[in-house]
Amino acid sequence: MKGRVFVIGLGLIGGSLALCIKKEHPEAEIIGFDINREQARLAKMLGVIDEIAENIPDGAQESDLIIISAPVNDTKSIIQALSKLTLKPDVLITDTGSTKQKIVEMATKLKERGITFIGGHPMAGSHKSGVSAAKEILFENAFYLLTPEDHITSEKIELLKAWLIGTKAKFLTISPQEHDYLTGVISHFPHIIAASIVRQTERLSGNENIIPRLAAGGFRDITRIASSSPQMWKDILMHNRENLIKLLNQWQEEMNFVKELLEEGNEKGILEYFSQAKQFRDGLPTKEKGAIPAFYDLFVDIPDYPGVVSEITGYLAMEKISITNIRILETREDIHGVLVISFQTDEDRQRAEKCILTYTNYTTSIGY
Ligand SMILES: NC(=O)C1=CN([C@@H]2O[C@H](COP(=O)(O)OP(=O)(O)OC[C@H]3O[C@@H](n4cnc5c(N)ncnc54)[C@H](O)[C@@H]3O)[C@@H](O)[C@H]2O)C=CC1
Ligand SMILES: O=C(O)C(=O)Cc1ccc(O)cc1
Repeated sequence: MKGRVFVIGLGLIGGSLALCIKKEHPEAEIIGFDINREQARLAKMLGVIDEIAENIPDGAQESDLIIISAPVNDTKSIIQALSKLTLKPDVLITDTGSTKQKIVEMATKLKERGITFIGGHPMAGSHKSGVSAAKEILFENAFYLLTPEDHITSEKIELLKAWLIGTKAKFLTISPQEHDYLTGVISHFPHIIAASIVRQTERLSGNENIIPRLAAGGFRDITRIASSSPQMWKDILMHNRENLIKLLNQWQEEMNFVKELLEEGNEKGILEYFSQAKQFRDGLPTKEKGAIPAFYDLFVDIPDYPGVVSEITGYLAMEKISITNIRILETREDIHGVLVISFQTDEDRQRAEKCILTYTNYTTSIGY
């Protein structure tokens, strides 16, 4: 497709979308704006955008597609600013914010001017921020939620999907209300819990300074999302307060239930509690990408001698398989250790397993 695309907010998500659009529509011209001029300069330098706009009016005026990819509170102000400009009459405006109700409400200002706004939320990302973390395959296989209001025609929705087809995401249309409830349950609420576990552990580390060292492995994994941008998550929580307050009340009941089981010494109840959780979790889809991205881990039993890690990464590099993370599990004082290599996709993990089995005698397994 040809046309002028204007991306406002050149961070992880805006940058990744710009890359997807450029790949699929090489003739499109991609203009970018970021209040942080360094980010904009970096985006241009990395080839994520073709040109930098001086300000929002300059970038927006002649654009066919405008993507707002700023924190949700800024997104509201940007919509307000756009509603005061003279734009192309058939311009399509969308956003990528993690919440939708307040943003879509603000977009009535665009509707009043006859401008099409379709709320969007690509449900994939990372705890990293900034354009340097942007990548074209970020949204592959992920859900991409769209929240068009009733007056938006299906032609406009299809046009937006056509622009975004390079994401290789699965589009799903829901209402802004449903959106905020669902993402509250599976994304926003888990963020609060992850942060709370980290805070409690930090507090307790004051008396026991061995705690941070012991927390290096599994603890780090289950609390990874607590390393996300505090600014971004502050805004998300403020936008989804009502749903989150209800979820926190339910969680407190859940914790009271566990506390009672412990107070009663109810072995059967505790077993049942974990069994039920295991059954539900084991049944979750493994091939789909959820809101909190999974990492595809491969476990490799390695002998404990110098150079073994570079040997393995060397084979993977030879086969052009990219890895997202690598670490050694601290095991017993054994002659063997376990190397955990994380990949972006299940396909990469399968290729890596084949590669390691071809070049080495090490045993591999896939974690759950
Ligand atoms: N990080 C993630 O994993 C995901 C984030 N989102 C949502 O996408 C949006 C963008 O998030 P990220 O790209 O992760 O954040 P980011 O922090 O990587 O990038 C946001 C960019 O917006 C810029 N910005 C802030 N206010 C601005 C304004 N008024 N005008 C122009 N630029 C402005 C910032 O300088 C920054 O470069 C947020 O609304 C977030 O909730 C959606 C899905 C996943
Ligand atoms: O880093 C993580 O694990 C995330 O939780 C990514 C994420 C962040 C915000 C979203 O709205 C959707 C996905």
